[in-house]
Amino acid sequence: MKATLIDGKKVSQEIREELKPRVQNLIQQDLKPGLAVILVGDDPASQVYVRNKEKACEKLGVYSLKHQLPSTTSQNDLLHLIDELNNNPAIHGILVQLPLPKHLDEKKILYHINPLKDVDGFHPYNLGRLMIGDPIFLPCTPWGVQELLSRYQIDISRKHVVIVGRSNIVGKPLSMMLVQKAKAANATITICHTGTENLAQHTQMADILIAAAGSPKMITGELIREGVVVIDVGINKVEDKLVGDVDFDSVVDKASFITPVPGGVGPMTIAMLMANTVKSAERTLHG
Ligand SMILES: Nc1nc(=O)c2c([nH]1)NC[C@@H]1CN(c3ccc(C(=O)N[C@@H](CCC(=O)O)C(=O)O)cc3)C=[N+]21
Repeated sequence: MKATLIDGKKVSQEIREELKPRVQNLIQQDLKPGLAVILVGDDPASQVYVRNKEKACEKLGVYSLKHQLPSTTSQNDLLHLIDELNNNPAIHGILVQLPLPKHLDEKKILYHINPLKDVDGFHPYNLGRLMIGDPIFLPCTPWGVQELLSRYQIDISRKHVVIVGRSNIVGKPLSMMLVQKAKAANATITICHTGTENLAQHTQMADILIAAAGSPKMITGELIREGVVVIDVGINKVEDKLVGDVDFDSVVDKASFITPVPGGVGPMTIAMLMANTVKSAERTLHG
């Protein structure tokens, strides 16, 4: 078997096209969706991501406000900026780019964002709503993974999804999304992590394998079963090259579907961020 490539770049473009009439409709009602991005410090990778987010906003007609702060910014200054954005009616989404410099308390800062402007979906309020099956904002990367699967008409219901990685931004929320009794969900879930004994025994049981461990090329051909759908959430810089958590070359001939890195899940994250920002603006109309 030679896997079908899942084209995240193409799907992300489709999603952004679908958002355009919704943005136009809002603008006609004098409501331009607005996204504020806060970047603390000058990490070059973060600069690139933030630039891509700004470009996506521009193409869609979404207002984007960038706050580039020095790496020495104090916790209080950052909390005050978030207060200001929480109260700014032109801003519907607030994103604090992670990781933050280590003198800042990441939890305290993320918890300070108004949950109704939390387009990253990282606030405990939104994660709680997600867990009970009544979400407002879904975290962008897990939502992007779910969208990729449904747009390639890959059945999730009743399938065994094995997720490698238990992060708060991908593994854990994605497991909660796919286990719900809902469309593009209803799966049986296994979460593997650094404490898992005999990883291969679990991954070989997967109908859908999602690699979100942050460990370059760790998913090799021996870890998978013939015909599995492989979704690679990993973005690792190795010798100046972008590689996923999947060893693409040893997996591609066994899998039925596979996402490349780059051009897979990454672009979807930005598309879903745009979707959340538009949704947030729409919500201010309906109350
Ligand atoms: N508060 C917060 N929210 C985030 O959503 C967030 C964050 N912090 N910190 C960093 C990570 C990373 N992230 C990516 C988004 C898009 C691509 C993406 O579009 N990648 C392209 C390639 C881009 C390139 O060439 O470097 C691709 O995979 O094809 C990658 C990574 C969002 N993050």
